[in-house]
Amino acid sequence: MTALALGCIADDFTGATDLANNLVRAGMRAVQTIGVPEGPLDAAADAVVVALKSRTNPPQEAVAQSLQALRWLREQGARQIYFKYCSTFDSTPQGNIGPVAEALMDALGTDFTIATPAFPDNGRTVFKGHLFVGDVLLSDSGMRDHPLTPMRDANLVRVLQAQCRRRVGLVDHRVVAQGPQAIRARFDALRAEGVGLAVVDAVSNDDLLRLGPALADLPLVTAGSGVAIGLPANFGLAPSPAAAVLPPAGGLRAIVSGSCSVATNAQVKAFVAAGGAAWAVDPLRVAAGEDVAGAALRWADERLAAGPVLVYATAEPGAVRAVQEQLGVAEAGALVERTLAAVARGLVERGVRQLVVAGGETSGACVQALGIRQLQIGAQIDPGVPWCHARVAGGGLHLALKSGNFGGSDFFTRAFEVLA
Ligand SMILES: Nc1ncnc2c1ncn2[C@@H]1O[C@H](COP(=O)(O)OP(=O)(O)OP(=O)(O)O)[C@@H](O)[C@H]1O
Ligand SMILES: O=C(O)[C@@H](O)C(=O)CO
Repeated sequence: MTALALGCIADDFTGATDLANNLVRAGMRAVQTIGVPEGPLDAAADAVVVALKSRTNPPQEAVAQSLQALRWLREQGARQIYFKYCSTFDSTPQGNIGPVAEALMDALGTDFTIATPAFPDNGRTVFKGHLFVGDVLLSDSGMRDHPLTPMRDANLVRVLQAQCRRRVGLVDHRVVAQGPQAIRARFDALRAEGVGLAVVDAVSNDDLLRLGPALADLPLVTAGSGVAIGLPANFGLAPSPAAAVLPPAGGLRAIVSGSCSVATNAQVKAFVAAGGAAWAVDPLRVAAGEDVAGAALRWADERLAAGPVLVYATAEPGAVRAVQEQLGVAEAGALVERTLAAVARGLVERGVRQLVVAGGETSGACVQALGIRQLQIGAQIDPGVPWCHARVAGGGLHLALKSGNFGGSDFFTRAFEVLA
């Protein structure tokens, strides 16, 4: 393997793919690993993204996992480290973004880093330290009522400060607009004031491209996936279709969806409205002991040859609440994830070689059930979602792991057109 430019640690699976996608688009060959590999990587790459499942873990656990990933990335010769979290910052005052960032700073012996979840391509912007989701402040967005990480304050300086020992400061939009030199000067000024982490404003990709060169000398960058678009140039890499080349696609096509986000509900509806073959998983039948995965697979057997089939548990909030009230939130989630993972495995055994999975937790369950350890990242379908390629029993598998909130309403049909 050639020398690794960027070593990345992502706090969830779909977020890791999102980051790798932006790196590939900016010219880096990127590989995503599922967890920390045991040995060296067996593929050529400029960037590796180690996908953890640490987003909602207590700080001590997230720190331990992240440090283990850091050790492995340094053994691979990574020249810069990137800690990726969610573009909606999913991290309450008890969250682990601050503790993980500071533990990585300590391990890398650095006294300064940045923090910005900005991802303008998906409507996440940071202005005066405040995070916007589309047109509204984070605290007025759906994230206000997120079941695990309710975000009630959009002021990221305040949110991050509540998690950090070091002082948190701000590089505001007027400085970013002046370009890399001004940004570097502001870094120096903040450092001199004793600031260890700086939230950086960015409302456009141009802002992120101005920020990129100013980050060249930082051992550690902490951010959403957006900041990645400005980094490959620091390593002499330019956008090139060659970075996104995957083996040719073939085989049967399917979609497994466990996300209940607004975006995924719209995608399921659009697929069904366009005449797509779709099977709804009823969690209560699973809870009653029925072999729902087996029934879904028998249904799919009749239809797979004709085109992509969709097996989904995706439901509107009222229906999800009703199931959760009967089964409990965690039990309902785990039971649906197990069912969809069994369906994904069965579909691949039946010859599916192009598979879309919707939802972060659902993707984690499916990837684990398929025994996938490593993904090569290919072309983008929609912002934040690329096609990937993995080795599975019986050959290669093209896989798209879609974050709940990402993708246009025609995602489930267009994904396969992009691959063709
Ligand atoms: N009908 C349903 N009733 C109850 N729980 C469900 C139902 N359908 C899916 N779930 C559960 O809801 C959770 C959805 O989480 P998941 O991370 O997969 O999607 P998401 O939150 O939309 O995606 P992301 O994390 O990428 O934003 C999973 O645990 C899934 O098993
Ligand atoms: O940054 C994002 O919004 C996504 O990559 C993500 O992390 C979803 O879980």
